[in-house]
Amino acid sequence: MKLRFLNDTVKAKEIVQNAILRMTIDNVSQRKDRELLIKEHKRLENLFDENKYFINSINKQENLTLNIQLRISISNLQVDNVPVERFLLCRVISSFVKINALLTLVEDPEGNVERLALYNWTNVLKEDQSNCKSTDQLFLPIGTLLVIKNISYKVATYNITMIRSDSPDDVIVINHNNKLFNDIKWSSNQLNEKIKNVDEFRRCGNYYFASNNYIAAIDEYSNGIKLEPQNVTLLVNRAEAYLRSYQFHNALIDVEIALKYDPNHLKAAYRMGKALCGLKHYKEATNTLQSLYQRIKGNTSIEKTTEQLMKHAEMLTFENINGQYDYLRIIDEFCERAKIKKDSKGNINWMHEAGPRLDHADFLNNDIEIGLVEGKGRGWIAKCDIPEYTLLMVSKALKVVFKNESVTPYSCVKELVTCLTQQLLTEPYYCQEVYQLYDGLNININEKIEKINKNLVDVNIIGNVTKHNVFGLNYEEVNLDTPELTGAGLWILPSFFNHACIDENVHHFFLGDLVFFRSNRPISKGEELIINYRNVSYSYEERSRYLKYINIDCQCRMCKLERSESQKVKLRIAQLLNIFNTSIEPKLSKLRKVDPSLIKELEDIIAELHNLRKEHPDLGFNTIELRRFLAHTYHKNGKPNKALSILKETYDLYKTIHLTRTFIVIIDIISLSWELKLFNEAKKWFDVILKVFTEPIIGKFKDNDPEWRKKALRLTEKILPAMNSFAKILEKV
Ligand SMILES: C[S@@+](CC[C@H](N)C(=O)[O-])C[C@H]1O[C@@H](n2cnc3c(N)ncnc32)[C@H](O)[C@@H]1O
Repeated sequence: MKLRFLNDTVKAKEIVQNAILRMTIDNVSQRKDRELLIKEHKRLENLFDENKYFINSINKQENLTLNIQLRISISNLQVDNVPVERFLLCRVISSFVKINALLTLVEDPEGNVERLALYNWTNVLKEDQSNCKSTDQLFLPIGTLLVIKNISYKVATYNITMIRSDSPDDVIVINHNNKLFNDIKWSSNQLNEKIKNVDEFRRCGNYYFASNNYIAAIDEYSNGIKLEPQNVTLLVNRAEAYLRSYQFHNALIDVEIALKYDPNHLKAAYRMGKALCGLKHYKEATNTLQSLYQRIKGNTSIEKTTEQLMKHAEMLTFENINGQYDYLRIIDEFCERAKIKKDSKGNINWMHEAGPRLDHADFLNNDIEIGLVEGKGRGWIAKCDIPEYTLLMVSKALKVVFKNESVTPYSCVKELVTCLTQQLLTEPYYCQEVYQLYDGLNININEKIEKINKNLVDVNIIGNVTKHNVFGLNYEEVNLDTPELTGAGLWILPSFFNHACIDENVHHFFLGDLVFFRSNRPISKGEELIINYRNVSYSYEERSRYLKYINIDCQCRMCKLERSESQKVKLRIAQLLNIFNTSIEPKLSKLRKVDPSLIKELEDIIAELHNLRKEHPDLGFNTIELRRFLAHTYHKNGKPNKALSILKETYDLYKTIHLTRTFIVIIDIISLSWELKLFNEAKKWFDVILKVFTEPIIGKFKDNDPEWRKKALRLTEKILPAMNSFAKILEKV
């Protein structure tokens, strides 16, 4: 099955395979731990593709001749290098699992162990082929000797290496009575598998934990816990390894069990607090940590860290209940965490392990609720009148992928689907949250509930949920010009905002993996809350191509108008804009003195464009640029006051559209007022733009707040320092 993300087509099975492999150990350079790999591989068996497959062909060359000198060992394989004429002799050591490829583990005579992926071996079994060998029969059983030619050694996903063969012709099954390899000694034959006890599992777990290999650590602790389910130390250790891998629910389960056996276990209570914070159960986290803090007061070794975590949980609870955030601090945290470094190979990595993912709470304003909206499914609705710039919602992403974290820079969405699949595989707890979102699949809700009950991870649903609900990351407000910060993410409650190209009443902005939503004008009771998925700075064609792809036939004022315009009108608009772009604009930008005849030309074009949409004067914002240039032309021809009044008129006409282009008009007004020494005017308009930039972030200033400018400038200092330099100049006049 294939999933399509605009220009990218992705195989669902490849996603599942990558997600599953990421739950296994990454160890490109280390010699792999045979026992651990086998254990991991066993886990894959639960995720075996349920289809029946038949094997195309098995290559058994009875009279095989090979130059034994050309045999290569697993330890000599190099990633992305196909050793010419060499072959690998190996032995199957686990059963095959079919996901995307056929996956198994093999060992070489030296005892090295590696994953093997065989591609193009299978076809889905059709009824009339029931006689063929199928993968659910014992297929290439453990102990089968294989010779593999044209071996490619690949990093399948992240740091997971595997031997890969794309052609069944390159794999030869060696008959056991073939004498060719009689002299080869298999070192694993001498291996005497030692059975570990609980303490050894704990020590191995601690070893892996200390080397940040949390998956391996979890595996070791789990084996110990299987032997001794009441071992509190193992449970609490595993909980920490889960916390480090962001598996908060699994961590919570472990500490709950641990506390049942040992209610006074301090570390278990501390980790419970951490897990509850991660699960967004802020109040419970605070209660847990406050009571722990009371118990350990005076115990200097842990008092400080407990106090810190308790204060953090208290802050999260406060944010969550009151919707009050310290924006300046959060922006600082964001800037700090968004710093990058390059490794020795020039790869870009975050300075902080988690990148710009911020530890702040979600918030939901009680005055909004999800309801049904005609023709759009579910949507957010105002339960009462809501003033302008009210904080409606703050949400931390279930998952975000930044550009430098995806395998190829342009496949953030594919990477997001893989990460989500991995997350749901490790924490099925989140299935319900994800499966409730719109997926465009018309899957019967009962079917979905059944999948959720069985914790069945369905990549088709995940892929389609992502397609319809993904937010592209941009940081327009926080002016950090870092391309690494673009990306894609999935947020749960924000996914219920529907779209309109124009007249959106909700503004949103991102800080790391947090997204903030505020009303951008007063909203009446019962009104739907709307955001832009694509705004009108995109052409109608561009917008509708994307909207159609996610099942939206947009009925906003702009789309309706653009659809209703005749071909003749459309052509004329395009023609006029083209005349401006090709023959007027170049003259205006280059010359210091502008030919006055251009005034007439521009005025005629603006008048005609205006006339073509005269029933909708406020939707003619394709003239903003032309009006700015008209003002510029008047100015260059000695009529600055006329220029100023054109700019102000333009701003008034389009200020509700919230386009960057309208902000630029304000900047034009300020600089022209300044030039004309109309300093009070410049100051007045500076205040307008100061509010335009800051109120969508920190909320509306009270009309009589004497401190408002100071507060606004404190914010612009962080996000747009140029504003503050200009404010200083203005202060002096
Ligand atoms: C992110 S979801 C929004 C919530 C969704 N309505 C639901 O019921 O879960 C996006 C989907 O909502 C629907 N939608 C959003 N805006 C719409 C609009 N303006 N007109 C029609 N459908 C819309 C489309 O089906 C779209 O794929």
